[in-house]
Amino acid sequence: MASRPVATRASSRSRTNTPAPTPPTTRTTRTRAASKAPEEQAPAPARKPPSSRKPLSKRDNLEPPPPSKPKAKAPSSKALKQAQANENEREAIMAYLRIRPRIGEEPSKAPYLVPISDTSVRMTDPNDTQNRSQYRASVIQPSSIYTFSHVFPPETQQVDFFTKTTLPLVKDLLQGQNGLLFTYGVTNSGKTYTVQGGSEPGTAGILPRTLDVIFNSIDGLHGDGRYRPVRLYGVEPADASDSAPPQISSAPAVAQVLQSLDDPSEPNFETDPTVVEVDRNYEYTVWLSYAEVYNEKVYDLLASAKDDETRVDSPAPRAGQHKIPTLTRQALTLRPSPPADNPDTDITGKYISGLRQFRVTSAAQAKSLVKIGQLHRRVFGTLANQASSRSHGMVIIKIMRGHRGEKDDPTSLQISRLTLVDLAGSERTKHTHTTGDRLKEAGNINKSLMVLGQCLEVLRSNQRKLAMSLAHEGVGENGRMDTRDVKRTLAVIPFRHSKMTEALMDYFIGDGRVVMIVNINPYDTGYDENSHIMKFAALAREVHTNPGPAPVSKLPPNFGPGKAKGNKIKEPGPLSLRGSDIAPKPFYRRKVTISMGGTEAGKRVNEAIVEVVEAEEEDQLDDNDGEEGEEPPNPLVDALFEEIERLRIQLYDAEMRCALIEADTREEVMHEMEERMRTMEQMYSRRLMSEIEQNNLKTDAKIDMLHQAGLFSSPVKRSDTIETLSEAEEEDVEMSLIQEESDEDAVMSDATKSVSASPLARKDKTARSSNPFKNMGTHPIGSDDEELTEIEDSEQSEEDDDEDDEEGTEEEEEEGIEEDDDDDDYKESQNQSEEEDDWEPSLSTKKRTPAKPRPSTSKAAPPSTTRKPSRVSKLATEIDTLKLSESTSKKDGPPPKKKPRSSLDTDSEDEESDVPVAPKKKRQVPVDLWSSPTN
Ligand SMILES: Nc1ncnc2c1ncn2[C@@H]1O[C@H](COP(=O)(O)OP(=O)(O)OP(=O)(O)O)[C@@H](O)[C@H]1O
Repeated sequence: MASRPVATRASSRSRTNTPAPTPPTTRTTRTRAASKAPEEQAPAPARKPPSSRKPLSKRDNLEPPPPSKPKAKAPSSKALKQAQANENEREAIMAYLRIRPRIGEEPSKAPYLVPISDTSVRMTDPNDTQNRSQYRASVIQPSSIYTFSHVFPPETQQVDFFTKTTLPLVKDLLQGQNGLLFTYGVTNSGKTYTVQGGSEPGTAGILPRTLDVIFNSIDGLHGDGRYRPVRLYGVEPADASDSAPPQISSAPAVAQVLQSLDDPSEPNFETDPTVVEVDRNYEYTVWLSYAEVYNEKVYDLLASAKDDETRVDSPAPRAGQHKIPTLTRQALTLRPSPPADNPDTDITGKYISGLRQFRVTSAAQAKSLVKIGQLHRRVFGTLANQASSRSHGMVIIKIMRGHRGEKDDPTSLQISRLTLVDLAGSERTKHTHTTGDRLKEAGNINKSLMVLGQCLEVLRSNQRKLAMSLAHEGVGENGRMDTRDVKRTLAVIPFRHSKMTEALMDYFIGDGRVVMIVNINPYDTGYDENSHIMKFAALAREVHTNPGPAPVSKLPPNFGPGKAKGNKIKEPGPLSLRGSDIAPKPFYRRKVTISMGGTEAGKRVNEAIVEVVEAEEEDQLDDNDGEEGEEPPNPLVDALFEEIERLRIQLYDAEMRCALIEADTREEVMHEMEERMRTMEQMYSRRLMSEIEQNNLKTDAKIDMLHQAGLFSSPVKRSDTIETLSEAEEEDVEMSLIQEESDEDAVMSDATKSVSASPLARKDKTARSSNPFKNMGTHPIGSDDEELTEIEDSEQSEEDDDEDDEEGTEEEEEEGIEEDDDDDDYKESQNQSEEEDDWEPSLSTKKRTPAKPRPSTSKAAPPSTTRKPSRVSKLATEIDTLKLSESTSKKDGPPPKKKPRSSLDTDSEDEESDVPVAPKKKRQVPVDLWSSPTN
């Protein structure tokens, strides 16, 4: 086993303790006064002056620092130094992060949290797809970095984790200081594994290791157990019941199930050999308690289970049915620690009244008790098998030490406490669809965790206020700032709002170190929950506690066995349950299925059903309870508290509902957006396909026309029209046609949605490519779509002129034919247009010019560069001529039905309408692919 001793046993005879090394302080605030809530604590935060008799423990530097004198006009720098000195005594809560490894059959997706250094991690939202981040960017950061005191990666061994996080607390405990360690995380993140450990060798958790180290270290230094610790700081004479182990349920059904846990093959008591240095001038006794907070009630897990089959209110079994065993337990009360127990301070925490504590003399004995406590958690259904813990488990280890030289002096006894808390997993009601009792449990778990967060929040804010007031002491209105004024304005710390925080409050406002362990399963779906936990940890790191020594007990003068101040002390023996003959307290009844075994192959699953009856806590103790200093109950205050409680629960419910609704709404919006995006995508792809199809149809039609014109299929006709066309030239023609088609496709896919171009009418195409919007109206999106578009007559006429111009130029160039009359008309109109002041060339004209310089009317255009296109144009012209003659000859006959209108038609029409008109005169025409625009 990989464990290493931290220190060897010291045999020092020195009477002074070596204080534990103080970890570095990251933040500073005022001492204990800072954590004192106005409501929860008395106004004066400083310790009271020490009693006349100096206890032995004063040698351990227990003497509190002398109270600082009030200064009338302290210089701010001095005050600041003083404040800093006080602040240095305080220590920020340590927050450690432990990342759980991926286990077995869990999906092997990438973790959403990765360590980026020893102290920081990056968390990235696994659901944050590209789209989602666009919608959520302003709401939730897709990636965040969180900082901790230390980050433990998944491969961390239990022993290393214990050494770094818990061992300092164990050292403190043995040196007379209090400590609290709690694990926090969502369900299944590894909290119980961290505290209790696994079943494999070397996987013992921090609790069994703590017990090992304690007993290793005090070996040979055990006290005689004459006294026992009570409440938080009190001492009483012990009795025999302190060592009698609790009984687990004797109900046969339950016993049968539970016996499967007593598997001798299990490495139950694997031991950690670590030893820490302790003051060997002292004798030590170790006391152990185990409580749980379930459904906002505190129960003792080490109380002997009471099988209460005789309850009159138990339902009688039906014929043929076994009687379901009934187990009864009673909730315990939290009470303020009486000031008499610790007169040196006004800071009073609360203790669990009636919680049993057992004196343990060995680690094995202590572990057995812990095991019984675990069994009871199962029996009472709060630690369901294969599921999550439904309760907060608290193991309280008390060390009572007394100096050897003053063995018989109970006033020399010092009690220090270490509480290890395995918090229930923060529940995801939305994900787990919890209902009924489970929902109530989840609500209570979340409530106590929420209250813990609120307490830390208020503590932080109070501490900041006090630190500010100390830093600025002496610069108030009257020349001085009284911190007492500031204290009056401090917010109430809401410890009372949850049993869990109430039970732990003295660690936050009193003395002791606090360590928080955040467990996280980075493969879990609970990203949002985990980010809340990360923020919680960041908050905890800004709260400070005072790691001072625990107080020495102050016993009343007439202290004696079983007596305190003449009153009988309540025996903390086994929990006395009220029988059915006594007026029953309100109670809750529920059925619990205990299930054991079956996790490994071949292991039989044992199950038993028990009925659990949970009685309300007792309202008040007997008169002889010995509770000194507690205020008599005030009905009005109680009623107010009840009202506050009721309102708080309502608020909590409302917040829960809001959170659920918000989450649902977010999800709905997300889905709707996704759906819309998908629909748009489909619509666009449909349009694109339809355009491509139309283009193909048009191209086919054009090729058909060429065939019909005899350019490809009829060599005779071709020879008639173009006698000298060689094969290579024919290929050229085809290539240029294909080229033009592909150009046209490109134009089409470029959202110009223009389809009414003839591949032969190059000029038309050029005009279109120059001004793609001009032909938008001819887009054939469905034959039904007839759109209105604006056509500039000037452009139209200019195009017509262009055509004539080009044709004329080409013909002139190739065949030496003179320019026709149209060109003259064009020139005239061109000249006329240029003379007009307000004339502006149309976009198409402007753009076309650089693409293909117009030959204007020049007869000296360069022939070589336009040779091939000129041939094509020539062919087009010939086809035009042919078509015109054909249409003239068939003028009286019915028009061809199927043949689509081509640019040839357009050209011929353009030729007819080729009359220059005034530019900028616009008109709206219905544009249809198959109809020509009306003039
Ligand atoms: N560091 C680890 N290495 C190996 N296995 C682990 C580790 N941490 C947790 N596991 C395993 O993960 C599972 C869940 O752990 P565990 O029961 O401790 O979660 P939990 O946070 O206590 O859950 P809940 O709050 O529901 O009780 C257990 O099977 C445990 O053995």
